[in-house]
Amino acid sequence: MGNGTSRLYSALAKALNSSAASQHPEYLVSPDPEHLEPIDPKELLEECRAVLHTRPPRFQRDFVDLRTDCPSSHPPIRVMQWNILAQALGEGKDNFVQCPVEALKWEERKCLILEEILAYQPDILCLQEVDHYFDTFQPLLSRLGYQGTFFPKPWSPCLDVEHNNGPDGCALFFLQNRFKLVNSANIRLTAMTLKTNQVAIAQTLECKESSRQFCIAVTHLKARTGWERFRSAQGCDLLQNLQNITQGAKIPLIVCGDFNAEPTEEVYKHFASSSLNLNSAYKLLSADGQSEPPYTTWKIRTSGECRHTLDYIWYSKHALSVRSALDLLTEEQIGPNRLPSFNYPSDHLSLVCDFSFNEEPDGLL
Ligand SMILES: NC(=O)C1=CN([C@@H]2O[C@H](COP(=O)(O)OP(=O)(O)OC[C@H]3O[C@@H](n4cnc5c(N)ncnc54)[C@H](OP(=O)(O)O)[C@@H]3O)[C@@H](O)[C@H]2O)C=CC1
Ligand SMILES: [Mg+2]
Repeated sequence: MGNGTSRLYSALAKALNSSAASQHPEYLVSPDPEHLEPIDPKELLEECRAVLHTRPPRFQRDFVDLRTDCPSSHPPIRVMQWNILAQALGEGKDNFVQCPVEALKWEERKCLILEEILAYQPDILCLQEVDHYFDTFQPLLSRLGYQGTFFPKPWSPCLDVEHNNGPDGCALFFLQNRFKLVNSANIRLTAMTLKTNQVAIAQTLECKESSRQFCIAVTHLKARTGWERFRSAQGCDLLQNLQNITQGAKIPLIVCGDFNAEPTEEVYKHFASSSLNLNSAYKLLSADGQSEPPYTTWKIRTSGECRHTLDYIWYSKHALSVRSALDLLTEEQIGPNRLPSFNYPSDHLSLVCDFSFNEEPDGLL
């Protein structure tokens, strides 16, 4: 066969395969919670790609090596922070005026989200705006070896949307072959002693290779302008809770979140100057190591274009090192209609970092 003919043949075979796979997906259609056999991540990725075969290709993002001189004998801990965009909010509340409604179809958007997770294979996954925990992420990710926890918002705005899939909330997943769960706390955040609609999950995990323990937390603070003092109070409450959890046990901390706050806001300053000695991992991507990225979310609403840095991965700067971080998408990749889009499922970018423990951390926390 000539080159042209063989290319045509292979394209046809691929198309037939993809449509066969998309018509008969094994894992993606109504994952059965009773069905607990492990899934090969490659097979799930193939299924996702088959469903997505009419979409443009995935954006290429590279890890930036940030290694310090202290090498670690243990494999790094890869952490992903991601506000995945609640399906009900994306379709019913967010008003992403430049995003075609077809780009938001759940059956395809869910595959873009899974593809992103499978592409980077985090050891720990910290998610916000999860409104498909029980029917999608818990059953699929548990078959990929993750143990998950979900804490819904008490009054999720998703519930106002017709045909919603339940409340949205924070979810935390970790790989069971790497960590043992020591302790788990679902925290309803307060602001000046008042209970609020925002939540966090904090878990103490023990690393199976090194027996080192650390605390991992995920949160999603109150959105919108005018709520800066409220967010600040929620941040203080979260810090207080984390102080109680970590200082008692003297263990390092990683906090992932959509803080809904730019670095100029008070809540950011509380975290940066806290006695927990935290640094924000994505600052390390800047030339001087002191500046946050120019954006972690970029969308167009009826009110105009919103480009903000709101998402962070905080870590105990003396006890942990960031070995690498996943670069953000460029403005060209994001495109003129911004996010979400046919290429990318959320208005927030995922942040992914590889951490390792520093030697002799006890005196350094
Ligand atoms: N029934 C009741 O008694 C109560 C009901 N509620 C419900 O909860 C809602 C508020 O909940 P709360 O947790 O405070 O919500 P938030 O103000 O924190 O926002 C909720 C979501 O809206 C998104 N969002 C942010 N800015 C905008 C925007 N300009 N337009 C559209 N969406 C936006 C946020 O996404 P992101 O973080 O990505 O920016 C966030 O996920 C109320 O509207 C009500 O529906 C709340 C309390 C009591
Ligand atoms: Mg949102």
